[in-house]
Amino acid sequence: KGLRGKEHRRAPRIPSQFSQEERVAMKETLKGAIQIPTVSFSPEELNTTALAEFGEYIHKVFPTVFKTSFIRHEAVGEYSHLFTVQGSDPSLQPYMLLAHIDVVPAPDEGWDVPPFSGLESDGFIYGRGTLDNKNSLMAILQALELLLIRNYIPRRSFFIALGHDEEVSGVNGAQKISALLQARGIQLAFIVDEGSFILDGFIPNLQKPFAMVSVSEKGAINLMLQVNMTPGHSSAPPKETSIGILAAAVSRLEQTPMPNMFGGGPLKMALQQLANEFPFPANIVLSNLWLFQPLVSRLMERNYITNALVRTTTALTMFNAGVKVNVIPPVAQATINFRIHPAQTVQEVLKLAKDIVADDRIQFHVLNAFDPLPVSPSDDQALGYQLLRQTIQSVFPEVNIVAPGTCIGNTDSRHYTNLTTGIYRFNPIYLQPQSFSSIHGINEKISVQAYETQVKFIFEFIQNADADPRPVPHLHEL
Ligand SMILES: CCCCCCCC/C=C\CCCCCCCC(=O)N[C@@H](CCCCN)C(=O)O
Ligand SMILES: [Zn+2]
Ligand SMILES: [Zn+2]
Repeated sequence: KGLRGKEHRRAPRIPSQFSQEERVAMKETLKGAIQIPTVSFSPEELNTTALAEFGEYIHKVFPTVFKTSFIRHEAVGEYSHLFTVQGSDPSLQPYMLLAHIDVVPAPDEGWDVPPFSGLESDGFIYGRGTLDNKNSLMAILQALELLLIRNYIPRRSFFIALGHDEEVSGVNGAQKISALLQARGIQLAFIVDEGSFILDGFIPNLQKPFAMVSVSEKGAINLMLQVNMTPGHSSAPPKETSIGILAAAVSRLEQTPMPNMFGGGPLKMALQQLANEFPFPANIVLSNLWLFQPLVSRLMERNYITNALVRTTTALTMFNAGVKVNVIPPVAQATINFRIHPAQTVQEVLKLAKDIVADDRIQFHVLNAFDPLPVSPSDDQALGYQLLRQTIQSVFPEVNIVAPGTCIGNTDSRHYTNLTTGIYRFNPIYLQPQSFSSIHGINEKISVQAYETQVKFIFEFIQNADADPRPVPHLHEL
């Protein structure tokens, strides 16, 4: 399937083998990146000292990338970085690799080692950003550095875009890079960003890990609800206060899940592809979704991660009211973070939320919102998807299934829909539910071996993107 069965005229292939010295250097280089606390606290509060230091750090540790004549480096939005790697064959459409520099905050509490120590223990490197997303960033530059040292000259041009504010919006990083490339008239064959993994143990009864390449991404709404009431003395309270009215409203939202949308979006296709990996009778059930769709959609709701794949989720994330113990507060505010299923829109979710709240005293303020991202192609002709599949098969031969999925979080790639219709979110790393919880949580870590494999993956991916897929004549045509 896909690129298989086609002839590839390649530049001489460089084997993805690294010396012991290179392997030690690459893990130490990752540790150094983790030690720079590039934390985004809010769109207005980034650690700009650390972001500047990070720029100097990548200059220092990847000297060949910065001094190669066919690579142009630009700082964008002050702390983001754009690399333009000029390929030798201008007839090939360029692609782009994305990663981000910033990380979410990590207070020391609960961590086995300090989160910005980059300490190695039992074969793992610990720290904020080891999975999200300095692993990708460093692996991309590391793989390119190693290819350049081996005198590799890419045929297909590509870009590397490293955003500095992904965790808080991407407005000054990814959005500016996107505008810059658009102004230069660039159209990309595809983009690869973070957002999914080789998933291991997320689906009950599915013993074997499978690679999920996210071809879409959920939309989002940050909705602030506000109630204004007359303030007064707490010794003679009114029947209802702003706090009581708002608490009841947000509780109704929490207790009334958005509709189950199983069947819309890429999930159904993925489950059909996975059907034969399940033992009896799940294999029969998943092969006959025309009959068992209601059952499967209910089963998916049982677990909080798979539930996020079948519906728009409603998370109550902020609640503020009151200034003094004996004052009835005039204002109460709550913020709800909705993640929109690919089969719904911002307007549909807002209408549903208003119907659930059903209280005219509550004001709705949409802080920001965007629709789910378009579904990128995953057919045989989809170059980005097929290159990922091909590279997954060579680097992880034990992984039988590569399936399209939806990213439940948001990524910088959503700012690049003007440049391509092929946006793929995939990290070449095994992820178990426990490691999933460590992303934005505690004890985020990556094994040294997993990081080396990620470098190997990019090293091979860049070379695979340079292959020249030309259809070979079928035997009966000879
Ligand atoms: C049938 C298959 C079962 C699938 C199970 C899914 C497992 C989930 C796997 C991976 C999801 C990881 C998502 C990582 C990307 C998240 C990046 C992120 O944190 N983005 C932020 C951006 C915030 C932007 C400011 N508004 C976010 O989404 O909050
Ligand atoms: Zn991330
Ligand atoms: Zn993140």
